[in-house]
Amino acid sequence: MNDKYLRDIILNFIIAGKDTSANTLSWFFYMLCKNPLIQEKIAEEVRDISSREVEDEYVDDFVTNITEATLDQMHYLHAALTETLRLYPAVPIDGRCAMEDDILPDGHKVRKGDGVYYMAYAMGRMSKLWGEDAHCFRPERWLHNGVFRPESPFKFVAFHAGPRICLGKDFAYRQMKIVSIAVLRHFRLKLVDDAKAVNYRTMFTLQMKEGLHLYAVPRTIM
Ligand code: HEM
Repeated sequence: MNDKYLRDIILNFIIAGKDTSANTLSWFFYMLCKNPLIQEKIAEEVRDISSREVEDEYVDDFVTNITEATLDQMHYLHAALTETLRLYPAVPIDGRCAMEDDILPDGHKVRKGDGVYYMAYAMGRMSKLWGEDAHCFRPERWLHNGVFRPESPFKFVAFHAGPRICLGKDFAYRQMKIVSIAVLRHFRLKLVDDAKAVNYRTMFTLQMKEGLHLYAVPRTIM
């Protein structure tokens, strides 16, 4: 390993890991504002689990004391983040170029040089895949007896699938869970203008057009 190799790895992690996780958190907080009961359910899970282990008054101490075991117990939060990625996949379209003539599993022929794309955004909203309520934000669809149950990565494609599946998937969940726990333990989120439509910007990653404008109200004064 030399400095250039190390630089490229670090750059790769920053490019692959920054906007993806940040955008997902924006969509996640947006979904929580649109679904206040779900927001409260997550806040309750955060309170239940964290109060057993960490009772720190200060956000910094609170975050420092979040353990791996705490994160592993947050099944509802994990489900809600996954549900966000189903509806708002950070990489909405992805694809590959065929290196040689090939036949896809469903019989489609591709020729060397052909581009093959899949739309994670559309797939996450297909009733054929997710049922009639595909358009609803429902974290419960990922839970069985309160425990998170993953779907095949070929159905839930937000992290891609196969040998080139996202390398940072577990890291991303950990990072997003820590931020969510810290925010929801201390604040209740509310949109500045509930009637204002939020849309996406067509980019390589699924950015929120004009950003997310919300109030973070301290839970102690509610
Ligand atoms: C919500 C967060 C994330 C999502 C939705 C996501 C999604 C994806 C997707 C769809 C790919 C496949 C891209 C392609 O090959 O065409 C990918 C690859 C990759 N991701 Fe992520 N990612 C996330 C966070 C992260 C983080 C935090 C890191 C690193 C710290 C990371 C590192 C990587 C790397 C290194 C690859 C390339 C893997 C390979 O080609 O073998 N990702 N990610």
